[in-house]
Amino acid sequence: MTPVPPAPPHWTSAGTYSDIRFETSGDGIARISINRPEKRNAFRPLTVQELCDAFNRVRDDPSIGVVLFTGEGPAADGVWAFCAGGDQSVRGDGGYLDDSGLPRLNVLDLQRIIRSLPKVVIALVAGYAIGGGQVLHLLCDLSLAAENAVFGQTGPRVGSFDGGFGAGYLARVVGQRKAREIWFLCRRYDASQALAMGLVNAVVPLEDLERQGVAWAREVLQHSPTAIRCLKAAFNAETDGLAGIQELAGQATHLFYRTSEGQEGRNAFLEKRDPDFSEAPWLP
Ligand SMILES: CC(C)(COP(=O)(O)OP(=O)(O)OC[C@H]1O[C@@H](n2cnc3c(N)ncnc32)[C@H](O)[C@@H]1OP(=O)(O)O)[C@@H](O)C(=O)NCCC(=O)NCCSC(=O)c1cc(O)c2ccccc2c1O
Repeated sequence: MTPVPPAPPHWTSAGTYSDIRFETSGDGIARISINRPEKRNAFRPLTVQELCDAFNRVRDDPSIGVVLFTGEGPAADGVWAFCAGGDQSVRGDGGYLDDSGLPRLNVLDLQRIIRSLPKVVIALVAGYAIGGGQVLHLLCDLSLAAENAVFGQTGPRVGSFDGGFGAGYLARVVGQRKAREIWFLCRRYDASQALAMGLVNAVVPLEDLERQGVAWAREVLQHSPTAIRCLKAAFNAETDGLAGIQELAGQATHLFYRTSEGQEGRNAFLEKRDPDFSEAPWLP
C-alpha cells in the first residue's frame, strides 16, 4: 500500500456548478465529485451535463494529468455514496428528463469522455456505487474503495440495463461468470469482494481514501505523459473496437506531427513544392 502523504491537498474551486464540484490541486490533479448526497449522488441530466463539462475542461488543461472522481458525503443521515445511478425521480417514459422535458441517456456521452480522456481517471468509492454509478466507477482507469464501499447492479430490478460498457467491459474486468451474476442476481458486493474479483485496485480506510487517491495520482504524475496516454489508448484499443483503434491511431498521428518527417509534408504543401522525405529512414 502506498504510504499516506503527510498533508492533504489544498483544493481550489475550478468552476461553479449546481450538481457537481470541480477543483484542482495546483500540482497536476483535478478532483471532480457528484454533489447530491441527499440522493445518494444519483445523477440527473444536468449532473451529467456538468460532469461532461468538467471532464472536457480537464482534457483541455495541459497542467492536469490525473482526475480523482468521487461523490460528496456523507449525507445528513451519515450514509456515503459514490453514485446511485440514474435519478429515478426524473426518469420519464423514454429516458431521464431534463429541465425542458427532453428524455436523455446522456451518461453514455460521459462514459465515452472518461474512457477516451488521455489522462488517468481514478475512482474514489466511499459507500454505494450502484447501477449507472457502478458503471461510471468501472469506466475509470483505477479504482480505490473505502472499506464501506458497496457495489452492485439494479437494472433488471428497476427496469433498465446498460448493455454497452456496463455489461461487455464489466465481463472483461471480472470475467463472464461474475458479470452475469452481478447483472442477473442484482446482489450487493462489499469492498473486499470487489477487490477479490478485480473490480477495484485497493481497499483503504474511509478516512484515508482521498489522501491515498492523491498519493496514487502523484505516483502517476512522476511518469511520462506521452507513455501514459498511449498506454491508455492501447488498453482501450483492445476492447473498444474501431473507436478504440481510432484513439490509439490518433496518439500515433499526434506523435508523427512532432517529427521533422511529418512537418516536411506540411511545409512542402504550404511552400507549394514537392515534399522531400529523403532524410527520413525506412527503419526496420
Ligand atoms: C443506493 C441505495 C442502495 C441506498 O439505500 P439507502 O437505504 O441507504 O438509501 P435510500 O434508498 O433511503 O435513499 C436515500 C435517498 O436517496 C434517494 N435515491 C437513492 N438512489 C436514487 C436514485 N437512483 N434515484 C433517485 N433517488 C435516489 C432515495 O429516494 C432517498 O430519497 P428520499 O427523498 O426518498 O428519502 C438505494 O437508494 C438504491 O437502491 N437506489 C437506487 C439505485 C438504482 O436503482 N439506480 C438506478 C439504476 S438504473 C441506472 O442507473 C441507469 C442510468 C442510466 O443513465 C443508464 C443509461 C443507459 C443505460 C442504462 C442506464 C442505467 O441502468
